[in-house]
Order: sequence, then C-alpha cells, then structure tokens
Amino acid sequence: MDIKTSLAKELKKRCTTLKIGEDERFSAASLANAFQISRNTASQYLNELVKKGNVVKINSRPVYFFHRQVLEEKLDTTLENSVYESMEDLMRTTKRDFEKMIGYNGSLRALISHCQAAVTYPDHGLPILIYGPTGTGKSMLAHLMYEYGIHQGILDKKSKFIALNCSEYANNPELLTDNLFGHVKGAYTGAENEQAGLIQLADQGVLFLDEVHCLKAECQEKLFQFMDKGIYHKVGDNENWYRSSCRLIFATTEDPQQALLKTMLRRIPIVISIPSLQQRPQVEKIELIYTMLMMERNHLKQDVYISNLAYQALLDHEYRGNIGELQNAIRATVANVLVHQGQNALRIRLLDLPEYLFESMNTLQTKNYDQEDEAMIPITDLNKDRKSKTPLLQLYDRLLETYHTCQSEGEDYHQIITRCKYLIQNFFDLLFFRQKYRSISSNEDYLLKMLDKICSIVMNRYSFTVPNNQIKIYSKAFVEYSKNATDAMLWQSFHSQEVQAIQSVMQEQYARDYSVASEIVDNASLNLDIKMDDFMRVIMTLALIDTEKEENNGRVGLILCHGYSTASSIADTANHLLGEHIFDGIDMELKISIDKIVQLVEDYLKRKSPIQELILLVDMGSLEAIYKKIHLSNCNIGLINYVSTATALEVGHAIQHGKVVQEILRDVKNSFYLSTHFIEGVRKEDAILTLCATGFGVAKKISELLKSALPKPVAMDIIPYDYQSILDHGKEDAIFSQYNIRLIVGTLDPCVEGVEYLSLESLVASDSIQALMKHVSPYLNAKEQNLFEQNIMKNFTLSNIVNHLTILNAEKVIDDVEDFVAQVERALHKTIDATVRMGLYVHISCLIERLMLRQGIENVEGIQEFKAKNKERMDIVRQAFSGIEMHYSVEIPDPEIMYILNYL
Ligand SMILES: Nc1ncnc2c1ncn2[C@@H]1O[C@H](COP(=O)(O)OP(=O)(O)OP(=O)(O)O)[C@@H](O)[C@H]1O
Repeated sequence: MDIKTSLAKELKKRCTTLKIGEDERFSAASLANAFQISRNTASQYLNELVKKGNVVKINSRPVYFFHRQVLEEKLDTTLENSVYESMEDLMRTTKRDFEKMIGYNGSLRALISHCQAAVTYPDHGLPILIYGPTGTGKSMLAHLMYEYGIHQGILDKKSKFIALNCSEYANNPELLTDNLFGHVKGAYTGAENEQAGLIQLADQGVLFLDEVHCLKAECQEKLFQFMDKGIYHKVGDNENWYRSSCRLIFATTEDPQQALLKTMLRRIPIVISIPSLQQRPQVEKIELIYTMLMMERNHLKQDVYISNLAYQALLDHEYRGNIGELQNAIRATVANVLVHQGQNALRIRLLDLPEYLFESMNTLQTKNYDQEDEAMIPITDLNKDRKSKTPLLQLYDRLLETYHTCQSEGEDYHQIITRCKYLIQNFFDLLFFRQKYRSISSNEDYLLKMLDKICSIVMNRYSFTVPNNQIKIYSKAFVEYSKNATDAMLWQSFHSQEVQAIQSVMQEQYARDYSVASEIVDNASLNLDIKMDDFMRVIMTLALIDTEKEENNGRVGLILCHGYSTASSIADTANHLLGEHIFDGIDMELKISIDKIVQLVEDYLKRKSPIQELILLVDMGSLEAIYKKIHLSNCNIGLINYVSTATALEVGHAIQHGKVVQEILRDVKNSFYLSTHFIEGVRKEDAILTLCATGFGVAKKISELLKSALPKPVAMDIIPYDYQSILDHGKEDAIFSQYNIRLIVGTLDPCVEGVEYLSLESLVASDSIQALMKHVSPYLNAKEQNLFEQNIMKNFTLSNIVNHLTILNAEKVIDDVEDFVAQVERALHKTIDATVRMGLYVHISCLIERLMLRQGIENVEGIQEFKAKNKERMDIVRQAFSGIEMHYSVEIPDPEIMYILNYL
C-alpha cells in the first residue's frame, strides 16, 4: 500500500473516534509522525487527497485534515466544500434546520419553540401564522419548519414544501382559487384537463401561503372547510370531496387582526410575531453581518477585509427592509468592490457601501473620519467582536458575579456596594475615555441637556445633589444603553430572578437612592423613547449611593460655586488628591438668589443627616450673608470664603485628621488670610416617640422593646410619651422643642404634620420595618443594622407583643380576638385585612388588660353623636365582644367600641 493510501486509511481510523474539539491527531505533523515521514511530505499527500475530495481540510492554525466520508456520517450531513476556514466555519455549514437561523438561541428562541410545536402537533400539525415586517425571515422560518419536520421524521423525505405568494394573485382571485384547489376537466372554458391544486401537490408536506393578507375574503372562506376537516372541492366539482393532509403556514406583513377575517384567525391557533432587525440584539446583528460576509468570501474564494468605519456604518444603519435589505446591502457592496478592484483580496471601504447607507450616516462622522477609521479588519476578526460582549453587558455580568460571590462569602451590604460601585466607576471611566467604543450618535448633546433638566427636577424633589460632571457621565451611560437595549433586555430576561432579588435589596436598603434613580431612569427612558431595564435602575442606584456618609466623625465638606461645574470639579480634584470622598460640590446657576442657596444647604443638611459639623466653602464674598440665614441647622457650620483647590485640600486634610470646625477655620484663616464664620448648631437630640392611645404603660413597653432591639446605645432617644398631649398640642408640644422627633411609633396615629408615623401593627406585620430602619440606620454600621432588623422581627412578633404588653396568656387572647374578628367580619360583610387584624390583636389584648385593671376609657368627646349615628354597627361590635366579656369578666365601654369602629 502506498503512503498516500495509508495516510487516508489512518485518517479514516482516527476519524471514527473523533470528538469535535479534539483536533491534534488530525494535524499534518501528527500524521507525519505516525508514518515517520516529514511534515511537508504528509502535507503534500493530504492536500492531494483534499483535491480529490476524499479529505476535508480546515485552514486553521495548525491545519487539520478529516476523512470526508466519516466526518459526513458523524455530522449527519453532506459537506459542500473540501476546504473550510475554521472548525466554526465547518460547523456552521452543518447546522440543521432552525440552527441555521441566527438568533435561534437568542431572540428567536421562544418563537422557534412555537414553530416546533406547530410541526409536531399530532396528527397533521397546526396551522401557524408568521407576522412581521418584510425581510425578517418569515419565508426562511417557514422552510425551516419543513426541514425540521423531515429531520424529526414527522414529514416524509419525499414530501414537498410549496410556497405561494398570494400578492401575485391580488387581482385575480379566481386564478388563485384554481391554483390552490385545482380543477376538474371542463370546469370553465379552457379547462381541458383535470388539474391538481397546490393543496394536493403539498399533500403530506407543507403549503406556505405568503402575504396571506392579499387573500380575498371568499378565498379565505374556501379554506375553512379544508382547515377544519382536511377536505375541499376542486373548482368545477361541488359534489366530490378531495382530501389532503398538507400543513399550512401563513405569513403576513400586515396586522393580522386587521388583515384577516376573524373567522380565519380563529382557525389559526398559533400566531407568532417575528422581530425587526432593529429589535434584535447587537450580537445577532454582528453575527448576521459576519455570516453574510463569510458567505461572500466562500463564494468568491477571496479574502475579504472591511474598514472600521464601513463596518460601523453597516452595523449602525437602520434597515427598513430588515435582514433581507442588509443582505442586499452587503451583496451590492461586494459587487461594487469587485468592479473596481479585482485583486486577490476584497477591501471594503466606506465609499463602497450603497449610497443610501452612506447618506444615513451623520455628517460629522463622514467628514471627520481619519486613517485609523479606515484601518482594514479581516472579516474573520469580526467574529471576535461577536464573541466579546459590549462593555455594558460585561458590567452586567460582573455586577451579578460580585453579588453572588459576596453573598456566598457572607459579606455585608456595605462591602458588596463598595465593590459594585468600583465596577460601575470603571465602566463610567471607560465611557469617558474610550476610543474604540466612542459614540457616533449625535443625540448626546440633546440627552445631556435633557438629563440636566430631569436631574434638577428630581434633585429638587428629593433634596438631592448630583454634580454636573456626574450627569455628563450618566448621559453617556444612557446613550450606551440605548445602543445595547435589546441585548440588555435579553440579558435581563435570562437573569430576571436575580435582578429582582438585587432590586428589592436596593429598594429596602437604599429606598431614597432607589427612588431618585428610578425617577431619573424613568424620565430618561421616556425622553429617549427606549424602555430601560430594571438592572439599569440598580446601576443608577448604586451610582448614587453615598458610601462615605458615616466617615470622618460626621464632619463633611460642601463646596458651593457659581457656574456649570466649578464646585464639582474642585470637589472631585480634592477628593481625588485626598484619596477619599470628603467634599460634595453643588454647582449653582449664576443668578441664583441667596434664599435659594440657603434652601440648597438646608436640604443638603437634611439629606446628610445626622452630621455633626459642616464646613461650607463658597466662591464669593457676597455669599457670606448666607450664614445669617441658615436657621434649621442642628450642627455646627464653618463658612470659608473664596474657595480654591488649595483651601479645599487644606480643609480636607484637617477633616481627615479629626480636627473640629473651629480649629479648621483658625488654620485656614492663618494660612490663607480668608474670612471665615462659625455658626454654632442648636443641638437637639434626635428621638423616636412611642405612644399609645389608651395608656402610657403600653407606650413604655413599646419603647422598651425598641430599645432592647438596638445592638448598642445610640445618640437617639426612644421616648414613651402621652398620646393625648400630642393630640392636643401637635408640634407645639414641649417635647418638640427639646428633641428633634424623627418618628412616632404607636397604636393610633396622632397625625402630627411633618412627622412620620409608624403603627405598631404594621411593625408586627413586618411590612414597615424600613420606615424604622431609615431613622436608626445612620447610627449603626451595616452589621449592626442587620442585627437590629433581626431583633425587631423577633421582638415584634404577635405573641411576643401580646406577652409583653399584657399579663394575659397570649395564645388564649389571640384565639379570643380571632373569634371576635370572625364575628365582626361576618356581621359587617367585610374582610379585615392582615395589618388591621394585627392592630386589633394588639389593641384588644391591651384593652382587656386595661379593663381588668379598671383603666378603661369611660368617656370621650362626641360619643353621644357617634352612638346615635352608628347604633347598628355598635351593636354588632358589642355582640362580637360578648365572648371576651364573659371570659374575662369585663364590660367593654362605649368609647372603646367607638374606637374600634373608627379603627375599622
Ligand atoms: N435569522 C436569520 N438568520 C440568517 N439569515 C436570515 C435570518 N432571517 C432572515 N434571513 C435571511 O434574510 C433574507 C430575507 O429573509 P426572508 O425572505 O425569509 O424574509 P421575509 O420576512 O419572508 O421577507 P418578505 O416579507 O419580504 O417576504 C433571506 O435571505 C434569509 O435567508
């Protein structure tokens, strides 16, 4: 046996145990080794076998050779070529049915599974309608359904796929009917022979009716009988029934609800809508361009290069005719190049693109392109672009990864947030400085202005400050998002549960930042006309969270300057040089009034609260007046005039070294000869009030339960207080001049304007813990916050509350109240919701105890009128109480019943 035959035999042997991806055994070197010949000689023989068609060659590095027959058997296909550029190139040509459709694993996944169902459904499949704009792949999909049927053994290999474009018969419905159903001899003049219709010809196979909206109503009706029972009449024969079991696939570019008879639509159980090219993910667009250029390359047997800019133009153009138009554009381009180049390799430049593509690019882009833009990329490299994700999606992946790792390693939120913020900052930096992914859309300017407006509205509403340079970065991020919107949506659909989990963490832990972020994202998406996904909200929230809040002993620096970004730039530079975030900057319009500035500072203080000391650096002497107007402050404020980066640095260092405001002012005065002012804060301690409408004892117990949940003493008091006094005096009550009351927790809302109320029952129902956390968390680090939250959940369980608040047996009381509630619900025909029910448990158990201790309310104002108006309802509640009255030997006074009715 000669060497060449032996090589072929050896290759065949190796191929029988081939696993795709395991290629070394198929290189010339490995085969040469087996026969002790030189690699060159082996290559020469193998190439001769390739020419003869017995061996397939993969032009990768190193080159691989496979035995054609074995390979074809393994791949269950017939290979068209003997030479392929890469294994991937080979695999692409061997793709089966739906796999040939780009996006089969992505944006078309759900739709393809419907197609599979339509083919598979016993006995003869289900009619299906494909709806979508021109060129989106409707015909391709129809044909692949047929191929799928064959591969799955559902359709016979000999069965046919017949396509009919109904629009060609729009003016001749008779001819269309004739074509579809066939005719008998003599059916009309000229019908000399019996003729089979397409329904008959496609029997056992597929009949594809494209542009079905052109099917006249009579013709649609004629199809009903066939769709219902599989039988039809031929033209000219209304007596005999003919039978066919062809499957029907319809396609239309028009809205099916408008274009087809309702009775027709009812007979098509599966309707799928195929997305336009614009709605496809960027990766799929890249893959389409890559595949089409590769097809041209294989067809012309020439290497193809494309310039950076031409590639971007192909990628960015909005193809109204979708994939079909993209394909035409690529073919026209290649034809253009062929005409005036005719060399070995095709080089596609921007000017080779069809004119209409060129025109749709923005002028700036076309005028200013440089050498680098015209750098030629071998099209095989486009594949790399396809595989590498865009920076936005990389950020998505990394954030998710970080979240998972931090969770599995048990890190607290603070650490997770810090890490995520770092990733986001890197992404922002990339957007700012990148060359490769630079934006070529001109809407950035517009977006920046729009975002500026949105941010100022949102900032006002939430007393939030976002520095102007940060707004610039957000606008870049939104532009980036708009380019990747489809990919991002797809990514999110794969990770929806995780995104939801992260989103709820954000919502709970950083409610305020989350609300601000949501408003910015919602407004931006409204104005950009793209739907932004929830993960973008998460990213924006993370970007806004201020992780530095609790550092530097509650001492912060704020820079206020006129001008677009003066303050934020000084703050940025100083923070950068100081290595930590010490300063915030508020950029102010030139004509801003002193009152407005004071408002800004006060809002800032509220937002940052609790802070001990604020060093305010301003840019003009005229601003000195503001210190006289700041009233609200309960922290010390130092004001320094004529801020510069140097003063900011000096102040920053001092803050880092723990100096107090007065010391800092003295230093600055000495080194810079600047005028300074000191405003001593009216220090009011923060406090939470606990109240109970029916007795101080319960208020005291609530306060004890709250205090005992704190993992450490904090600079905020929790004070049990008299409900009636607050009700009578509101904010004028003495307690308000003594304390900065941040929250009231109790059994009945005293409605004090501007002070948040948290009901005991909602705390028990665990649905309002965040309202409490918001006020307590500034005093606790992340771990302590977690502990506090856990303690609250433990302390405020229903039985614990009842146990704590009363001396009664909790289980028993809860049972009794349950009976009471059930009776009231029945008699009043209403369902009492869980939170109100919880409130009743708490209230009634306290009530029983009070009555047993003879502390019930005997009289309240307005009871007589109430009784007169609500006699029936009062009777119902009294009746429902009868069991409790008997059990505990108490009598429920009318004011208590009135309270309960009001509560309900
Ligand atoms: N997902 C896809 N992957 C690869 N090629 C595709 C894809 N979708 C469409 N094509 C190609 O795009 C071209 C247009 O597709 P097709 O003719 O199926 O679209 P259509 O929706 O039927 O158009 P029309 O409504 O104009 O008849 C075809 O050459 C097809 O092979």
